[in-house]
Order: sequence, then C-alpha cells, then structure tokens
Amino acid sequence: MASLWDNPHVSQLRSHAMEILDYMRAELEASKLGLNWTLALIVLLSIIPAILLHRWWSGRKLPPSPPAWPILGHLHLLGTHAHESMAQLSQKYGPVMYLKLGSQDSLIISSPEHAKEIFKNHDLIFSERPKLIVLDLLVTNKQGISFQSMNPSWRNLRKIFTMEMLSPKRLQEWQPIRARELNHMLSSLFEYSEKHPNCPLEVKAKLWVLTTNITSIMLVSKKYFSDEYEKESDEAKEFKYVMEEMLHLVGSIFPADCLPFLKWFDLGGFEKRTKILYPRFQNILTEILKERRAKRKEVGEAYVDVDLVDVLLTHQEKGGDVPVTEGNIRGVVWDAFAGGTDTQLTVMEWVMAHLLKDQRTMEMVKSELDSVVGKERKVEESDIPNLKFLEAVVKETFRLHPPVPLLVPRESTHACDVAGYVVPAGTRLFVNVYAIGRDARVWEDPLQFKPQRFLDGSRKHVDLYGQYPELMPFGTGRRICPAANMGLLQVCMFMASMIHAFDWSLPEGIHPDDLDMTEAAGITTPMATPLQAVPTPRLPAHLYRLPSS
Ligand code: HEM
Repeated sequence: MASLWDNPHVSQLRSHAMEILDYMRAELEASKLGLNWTLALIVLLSIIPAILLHRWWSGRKLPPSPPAWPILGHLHLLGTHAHESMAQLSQKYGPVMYLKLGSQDSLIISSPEHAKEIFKNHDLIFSERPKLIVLDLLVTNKQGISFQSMNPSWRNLRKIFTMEMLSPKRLQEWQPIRARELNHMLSSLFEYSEKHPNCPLEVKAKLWVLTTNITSIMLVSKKYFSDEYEKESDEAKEFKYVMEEMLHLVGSIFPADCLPFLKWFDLGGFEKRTKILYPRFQNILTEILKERRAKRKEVGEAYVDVDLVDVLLTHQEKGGDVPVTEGNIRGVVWDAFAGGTDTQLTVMEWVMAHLLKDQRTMEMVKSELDSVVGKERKVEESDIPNLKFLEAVVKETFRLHPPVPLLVPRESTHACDVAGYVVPAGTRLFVNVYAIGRDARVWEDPLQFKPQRFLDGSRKHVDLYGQYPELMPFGTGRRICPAANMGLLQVCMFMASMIHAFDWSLPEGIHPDDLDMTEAAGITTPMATPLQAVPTPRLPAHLYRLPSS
C-alpha cells in the first residue's frame, strides 16, 4: 500500500515545514532565546503541518453521489431489489459511487476496472464483514467463517473447511454420495412422469431436496428430506423452516442497521422473529452434537471421522494454539448450510429457465450430451470437463443472474483512496456483480443469453474463480467463496444429468416469451415466480432404476 508520505502534496507540505523549522532553529540560535521558547516554537511548528494535512485530507472528495435526504441519506432511492436500483444510479453517478444508507457510508462499485483496483490495492482494508444487528442476535453465526472478523480463528476455520471438505481429495471421496442422491432424484422424476404425464412440477423444489441432502450428509451424515413434504419427519420440517427463516432474516435489511435510533422500535418485527428463531436453531445443532459426541464416546479411540462435524470435534479435542470452540462448530455448520444451498439452487433454476425460453440452445446442450455421454448410460462426473457448451451456458447464467448480486458486503478498517476519491474508514463495500455482468461497455448484447460468447472471442478464457473482475459470482480476494469448486461441480453435474435424462417443457399454455423472468428480492435472487416444467424421460427405462429396486 502506498504510504501517505508518497503523496506529492503531502511530501511537499512536509518539506516546507522542515525548511521553516530549520530556519527557526537557526534564528533561535542566533538570537540566543531560552530553551522553553525553543520547545514552544517547535511544538507550534509541528502542529501546523498536521492542521494543513487535515485540511488537505478533509478537502478531498468522496465519490459522486445523488442528492441525499436528511436522516435517510439515500435509503429512499433503493427499491426492493437494491442491486437493480444501484445499477441504475451508477449509470448516472458513475461506477464508483457513494451512498449514505441512513447513517452508514457505503461505496458501490459497478465496473470491472474499479473492482480490480479495490481488490488489488485494498483487499485487506476491505476484508472485514459489517457488524449487523442480526449477527449480534444469531451469536454463533458470527463465530463461523462468513461473518467472523479476519482473526486467527477465521483463518484456522477456513483452512479446516477448505482442506477437510473441499480439497480435490475430499471432493472425490464425497462423489459416491452425490451420485447416489442424484440417482434418487432422477428416479423420482421418472416415477413422477409415469404417474403424472404432462404435469408440471416445481423445478427448484426437486433441486432443494437434492442439494440439502448432499450438504447435510457431508456435514452431519444425516439425510433429512424425501421427495414428498407430507411424508417428512417433524425433525425435517423443523429443519427446513428454521433454515429458510434464518436465511431470510440474514438477508433482510434491519432498519436499525441504517438508522440506529430505530433500535428501540423493531420496525418490521425482525428482532423479535430472530430472537424466537435462534433457540430453535440452537436446539437442532445441540441435538446433532449430542448424538455425535455420544457415538464418539461409545466407539472410543477406534472412531473414524465421517463428516465435517466430526472433523471439527476432533480439532476441538486436540486443542492447539487456536482452539476450535463450540460456537465455531455451530457457526461453520450454519455457513455450509446457508452458503451451500440457496446459491446453487438460484443459479440452477435460472439455467433451466433460460434453456426453456431458448429451445435452440437447449437442443445444443442435449446434442453435446448425446455426443459425449450417449444414451446408454447416465452422465458421470468425469464427463463434466468435456461438456464445454454446458459450461458456457452455466457461465452465461452466472453473468446474468449472479446468485449473490452484491457479493457478501465488506467494511473498510481504514480510510483509503479509490479512483482518486477518499473512502473513509468504516465504509460498507458493495461490489455490484449484477451491474458488471450487464455492462454494455464490457459485454456485447449484454441482456441477451448468448453462451457462445464464452466459447470464442475475447471471453473464451474467462473463468469463475475470482481472477476475472468482469465475472466473479464467487467474489475474489481473501474472502472469496471457499467452495466455488464444489458449487460449480454440483451445478454442472446436476444440470447435465437433468437435461440428459429428461426432455423439459413449459406447462401447457405458457409460451416461452411469457415466462416470468423477474427476480425475487433478497440476499440471493431466485425467480420471483418459481419455475414449473414438465419432465419427459429420454433414456431407456432401466437407467432410472435404483440399484436396489
Ligand atoms: C453457486 C454456488 C455459490 C455461490 C454463487 C457462492 C457465492 C459466494 C459469495 C459471493 C461469497 C462472498 C465472497 C466475497 O466476500 O468476496 C461467498 C462466501 C462464502 N461461501 Fe459461497 N457460494 C456458493 C457456494 C457455496 C457452498 C457450496 C458453500 C459451502 C458448502 C459456500 C460457503 C461459503 C462460505 C463459508 C463463505 C464465506 C467466506 C469468508 O467470508 O471467508 N458457498 N460465497
């Protein structure tokens, strides 16, 4: 980071002050004034540069900003979809924009160049997460990875999480679980299509069962869900309710976060809901940990870790310089459930919607699948690197519908310079990857769904791992999503399997042009109207049978 003294104005001021000081010293010696006078003058003269420096710093400009209202600042300019409002405002006020959200200073970045500048020059300054009321209430969430400060505990947990859940070796070890659960879903879709030919189903609901089961098996070796909600156990229903409500609350803007004086009023009842929910969430985790500890005790030394909770418990037992606490374990379990479900579901629902809207592209995906996989077997994970067109479809969907459109907000720990503007300490950073993905300066025909752009031309090499600021749905820098590899693998694998095994069509009477492509409001952006589609099997019937049946 450039030091303040590197700035030409500052160093000029400094050398003037030094010259004056030298001159005064010489004069003092010549006039033989007393020591007290000398000291007083030195103190006085050292204050002058500080005052000048302060004036210079405070005279520098904040980034451009719309006219603000008293108290509300710019809050009134944000609609239900903050990323869309911010994208529109930045058309007028530029890609580096300052908003005052109530009392909260906020920096909105909407261009790849400035996103790159921030993460290249100031990633460390912007690596803290904001202190939100919801996190004070959901105490353990702050002790996991996503919302913890950048301290040794965060580093340790991120390392354990990456090595023990997401390393290539681990991903390979979990493969049979993904395959088994995926087969369950394909088989249940087949049964459904036999029993209810030409009847639509909610695509996301099916994918929810699949992704949540896989996540919960990896975390706690537990499969909570079956295909029919009515048949769910009370435990599964409670789990589903608590997770959905928690995600909703974490993604909501509590009015008092922007206007602290509202803390006494709990507008919208968010605090009350959070306080009721938290013990229910803790009860679920307490049960999981109680069962697991009992099992570990029963088996004794011969016990082998089978999932992430086990790994964390082992680290806890071992102790070490950076201990893993009970709160850390609960926090990481929450991170994986929250981070790992809605994000993937959102992008998969949009992939299906775009392909149903654009049947020509759907046919191209199928034709690639038929040539790489054929119709005599199901898709396997080893096929994924060969499905280049599908990969382009997934990238194009991430471009138009990044599941976390403003990334997870960060907050600056020190003042810094961005694009020549001053950004005070404590400023909240929103990188609008939604706006960047639709920027006409960056993308040709930005609003059109054109996967080919990733197969030829200048975007051919763009990947999703945080190296290309024009496309970074997983974020970048120190806080980049640690599970991007797993998320992408699952999205590609599930989409490939669903499209390979079934012909999908829109419900009768819905024309592709009439499909509602609006986004729901929230921290993630699924379709406002959940996608309904009709599956028709396209493989030989025996391929849908489960091995045991
Ligand atoms: C399509 C799938 C996914 C998307 C689009 C996504 C997106 C993101 C984004 C945008 C961030 C914030 C990055 C930043 O601040 O720069 C993030 C952080 C995180 N994600 Fe993901 N994610 C996905 C899947 C997952 C999965 C499957 C898991 C876990 C099983 C996960 C766990 C996390 C965690 C723990 C963090 C916090 C990292 C930190 O603060 O150090 N994510 N993710």
